Amino acid sequence: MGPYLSGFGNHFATEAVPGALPVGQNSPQAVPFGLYAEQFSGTAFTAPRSENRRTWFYRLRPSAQHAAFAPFEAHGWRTDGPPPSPNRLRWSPLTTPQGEVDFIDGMKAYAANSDVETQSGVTVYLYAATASMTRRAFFNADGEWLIVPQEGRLRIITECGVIEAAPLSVALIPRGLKFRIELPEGTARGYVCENYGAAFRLPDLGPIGANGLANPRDFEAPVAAFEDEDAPHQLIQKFQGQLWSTTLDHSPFDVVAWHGNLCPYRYDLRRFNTINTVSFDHPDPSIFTVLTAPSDTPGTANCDFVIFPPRWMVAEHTFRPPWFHRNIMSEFMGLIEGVYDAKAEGFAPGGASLHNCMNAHGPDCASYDAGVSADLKPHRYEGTMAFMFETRFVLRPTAQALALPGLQGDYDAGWGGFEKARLP
Ligand SMILES: O=C(O)Cc1cc(O)ccc1O
Ligand SMILES: [Fe+2]
Repeated sequence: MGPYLSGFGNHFATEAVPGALPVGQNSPQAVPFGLYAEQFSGTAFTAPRSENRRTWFYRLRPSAQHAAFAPFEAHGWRTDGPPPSPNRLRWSPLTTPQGEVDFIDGMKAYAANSDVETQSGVTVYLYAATASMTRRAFFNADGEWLIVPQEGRLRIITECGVIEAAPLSVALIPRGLKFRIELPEGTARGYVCENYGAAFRLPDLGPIGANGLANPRDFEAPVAAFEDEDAPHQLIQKFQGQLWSTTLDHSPFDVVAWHGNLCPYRYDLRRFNTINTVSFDHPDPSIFTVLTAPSDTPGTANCDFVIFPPRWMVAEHTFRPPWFHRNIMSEFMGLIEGVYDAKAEGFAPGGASLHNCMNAHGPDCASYDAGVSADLKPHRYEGTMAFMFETRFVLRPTAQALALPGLQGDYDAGWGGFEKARLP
């Protein structure tokens, strides 16, 4: 697939038909070819320029041309559950569903701290799907999506064009943008972080300097591409926690040209410029932040997306795996491939774990023993990609996630066998 437009947050201009994009103004009296101009805004009109995100679409029909939406039931999207649990939880991977299950039907909400009304918090889903969405489109009025594929490539048809994201890449879909997900490999599995707060962006780099971590040019936006299809299409939206559906008599992917800085991206996690210690101890995992969605409190994210990529371990006289910790931030982790260095067993690719605010966790006994007895020569930690959605708000596991057969009943036992320290 390609080509793509390069650079996070750039102001792009792209047209699928030469001459479709108005020149020098957004809303000419007559748009070329009779296309309809539509502004799509992701921030308040008056947001500071550095925050402001909006795109102008030029499309075959105005989006406004639709009938009323009616409630649409999808059990997997439900976020209700018992009072939040402080317990450490871990799940084995989802199994491939039976029959034809598309991305919408294959979503399962695992944990939420959502307050969609006040535009803060996140919901974390896992998905397992066996079918492409056909004549079905979706948009999320509640938040943006960060999609983390774990198995199976995704072909994401959006109003801005098409992006493909395979495992070890992620896709970022703005709040409100219409999209459809196809599965070129027939099945797919992965994770979604639905962010209700300010949009994900690259973190500040402070003393790291002008380069490093995820570099802006490695984010790829689609070029304009459209469908001219006059056939019924279901359009589903998520609005204030509920799904709603209507039927259009045409494909909603009818944007012939667009310009602006509000668009989807893909990012290849292998391009992450991993930075870590070359002396002793390891920095806090914030050094591995790919994207951050800030809250109103500086430095305290609504959600950080953090990865644990392949890297050289060189720290001297240091316990190299993640240390024990009790943090104010709550942590939802997933594993794309390989083994995570704090968990010798039980944390499988496609699995998930939840460590909530102030609850103790860290290396399991086997990883601890390996860490203290390791020969500290430089060692390349290979073939691994874990990640964390780290959020300032406690994540409530959903009733449906707590009922999954993959919930591991013995997770606490991984920390059960530590010997007491011996004083002289
Ligand atoms: O819990 C985890 O495994 C993630 C993590 C890793 C680390 O090295 C330090 C803190 C932290 O939360
Ligand atoms: Fe942690």
